[in-house]
Amino acid sequence: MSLAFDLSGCLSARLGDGALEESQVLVKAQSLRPALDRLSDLRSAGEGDPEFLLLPDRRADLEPARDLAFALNEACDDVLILGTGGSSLGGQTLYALADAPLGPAHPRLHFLDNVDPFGFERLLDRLDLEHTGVVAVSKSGGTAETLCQFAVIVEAMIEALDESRLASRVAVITEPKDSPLAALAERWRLPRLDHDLGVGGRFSVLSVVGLLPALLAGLDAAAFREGAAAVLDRALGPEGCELASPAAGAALAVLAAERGYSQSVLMPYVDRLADFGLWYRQLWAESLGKHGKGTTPIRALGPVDQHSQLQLYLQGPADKLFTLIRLETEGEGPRVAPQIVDDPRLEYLAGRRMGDLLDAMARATAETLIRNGKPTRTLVLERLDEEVLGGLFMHFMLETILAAELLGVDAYDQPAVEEGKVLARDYLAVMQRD
Ligand SMILES: O=P(O)(O)OC[C@H]1O[C@H](O)[C@H](O)[C@@H](O)[C@@H]1O
Repeated sequence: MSLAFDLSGCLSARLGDGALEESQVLVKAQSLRPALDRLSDLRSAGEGDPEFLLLPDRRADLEPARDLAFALNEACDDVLILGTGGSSLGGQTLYALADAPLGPAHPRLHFLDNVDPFGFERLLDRLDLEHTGVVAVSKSGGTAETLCQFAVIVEAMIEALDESRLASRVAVITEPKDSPLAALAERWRLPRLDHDLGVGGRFSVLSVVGLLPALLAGLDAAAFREGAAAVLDRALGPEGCELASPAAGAALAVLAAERGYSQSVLMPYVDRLADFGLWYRQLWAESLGKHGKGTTPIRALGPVDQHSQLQLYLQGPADKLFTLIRLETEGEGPRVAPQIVDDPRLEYLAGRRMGDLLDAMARATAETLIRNGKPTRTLVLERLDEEVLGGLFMHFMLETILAAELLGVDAYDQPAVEEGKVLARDYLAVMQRD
């Protein structure tokens, strides 16, 4: 399995003089060879940081996750996944692959990654808590939103079930260290899966953080890792600096940023990749947005956003680098019956499949962007399954850490997010309590 990114739409061969030369991207990508070799040594050694690179070759950690998923599947029609940011976005993206609603074999998953009382209470009112499970996910074990959700749900579950049965419905994923969430789990002896200490939240999708929801949804957890391993093999191997590689993708993003392309638009023409765009947005923003550096990731979806954003993309500021992802959908999907569209103005739709229109739209938008001088790379997927999505995750995580290497920033911390949390606690401290 390899991901054939086509960068030609970002280079002078298609965009004309003044645009990036292929050789510039390749030379920059080649400058990452020492970093790739370092990562390859780490993987062979099977230990060290970044630990997320070791996940594709792991399997043992999936067994306790399988056991937990099995227990919750047996008892629950609905499972709430509490958590935010990196503790939620990966799971949401994986779940998009599941043929939801999944029927009796698998519970419906609800990802609660925000604290709006309106939506939260409305969902709670609809749930049968007797047949509802909860998984609270927090690497730090101290995120206010997740703890607030957890406290409210636990109280409701105790009322509905009885305290002694809490452990049969509620579990946590958090780091194996002392934290408020770990202490709560200890208090009710709740099942607990360890969040890998060396894996950052936004890099945790291939850990139990992402794969427990996948297992709950009946997806093949190992296949995600196999796809990621295949991408890793190629990215760290002799082809690691070729034009379709993560190293070249990182080089392109950094060279483009130096030329004023400060926004990075990811636009899948695949509804099941809509949440992937949100996952990418956190990954790219939080990993690179430091010391005044980094580019702004924008999540778009095609073709729907052609009807809201394309005007800006084509005739607004020339500051965007585009990545369009599509599946081969020609000849697929429901057919437009000619007798329904017998109006001569609709002749172009007669006998067409919905997938034909989607395919034409995706290709036309990419071509239009390139013809208008907008650097656009494309990726065509033959299929979208666990393996391919696993590969996509790994490609973009590698591209991100290699871009951080080129920019000279630390891809793994996010110090700036703490200030607002402290201020929020100050505001809470002076608020009236019930
Ligand atoms: O997993 P947690 O520790 O609860 O953190 C959840 C999220 O919140 C933090 O504020 C960071 O911005 C994210 O990188 C992180 O993924």
